[in-house]
Amino acid sequence: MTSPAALQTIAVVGAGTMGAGIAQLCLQAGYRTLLYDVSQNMLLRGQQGIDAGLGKLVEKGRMSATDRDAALERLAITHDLEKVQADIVIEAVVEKMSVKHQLFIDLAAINSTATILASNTSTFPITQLAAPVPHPERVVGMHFFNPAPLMPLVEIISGVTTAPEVSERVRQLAVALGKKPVLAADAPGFIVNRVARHYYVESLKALEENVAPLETIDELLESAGFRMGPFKLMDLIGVDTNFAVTSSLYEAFHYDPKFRPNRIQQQKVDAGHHGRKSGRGFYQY
Ligand SMILES: NC(=O)c1ccc[n+]([C@@H]2O[C@H](COP(=O)([O-])OP(=O)(O)OC[C@H]3O[C@@H](n4cnc5c(N)ncnc54)[C@H](O)[C@@H]3O)[C@@H](O)[C@H]2O)c1
Repeated sequence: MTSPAALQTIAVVGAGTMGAGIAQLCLQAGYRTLLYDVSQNMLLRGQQGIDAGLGKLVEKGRMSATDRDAALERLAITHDLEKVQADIVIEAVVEKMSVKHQLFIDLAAINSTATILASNTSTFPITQLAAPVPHPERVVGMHFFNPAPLMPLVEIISGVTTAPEVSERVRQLAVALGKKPVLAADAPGFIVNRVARHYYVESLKALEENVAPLETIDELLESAGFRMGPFKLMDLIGVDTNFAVTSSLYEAFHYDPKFRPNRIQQQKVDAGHHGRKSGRGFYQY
């Protein structure tokens, strides 16, 4: 392994809600960043999102136009997985274990054994994720929060096989990105998603039982001090992603009913009402 200072190139795999935000953050911090997605459309949307995100910083006077242009010059996008070679790959694709496994196996074949493979998974134990990957000691959890350029916390998760120097390098990278890293145990959902799950699950149950309309539930929780009500937050996260996370935790906790996914949310996913990213979720955008 090279020293942390030698971490120079970052590849972000998955250009959706999280991948585009993470790539923006890396660019802002001065890293050469390669963004990859299987979908050409998502790749272009991701690039536009980064452009818009940096543009907002310029508008607000938080970044100069020159620095924005330099950041955009450090960005490369690709639709060709063979080109995804970097010192660290941060994976932010759909929350499906089989997809993440295949991707890491493919990335391991393309990259050197020193390349760190970090996952932004919300729920999957890193030990399970690393198991079929050649050189599993370089697989680590690096869990950002949405929106990635703004939220300060990053959970760093070591699996049983993760080398301590790998998690340390990732912790140092999080600091270099201006984040507050927190080391979390390799348990399903780590810390935040495990605890926060009930914010969504219980609110959906209240909606299902006609306790109150969703707008009222949101308003009440916001007036109680939460920055966003649960339904607005699910729309921001992605209703599909939030549903996948709940389903994964339900399974991981051996079908404990307190994590049971809700039919109302399932229907939203089936209808393609995935939240802000699709123009409609619990609210219309
Ligand atoms: N949305 C959130 O608030 C949030 C927060 C923290 C972590 N996460 C986690 O981040 C990951 C991504 O979530 P998201 O909300 O950005 O999802 P998203 O649906 O917005 O984007 C997922 C992207 O992955 C791409 N993709 C799918 N399969 C791929 C493959 N094999 N190779 C390359 N790209 C592929 C899709 O085309 C899509 O662009 C998930 O693991 C999720 O649990 C999400």
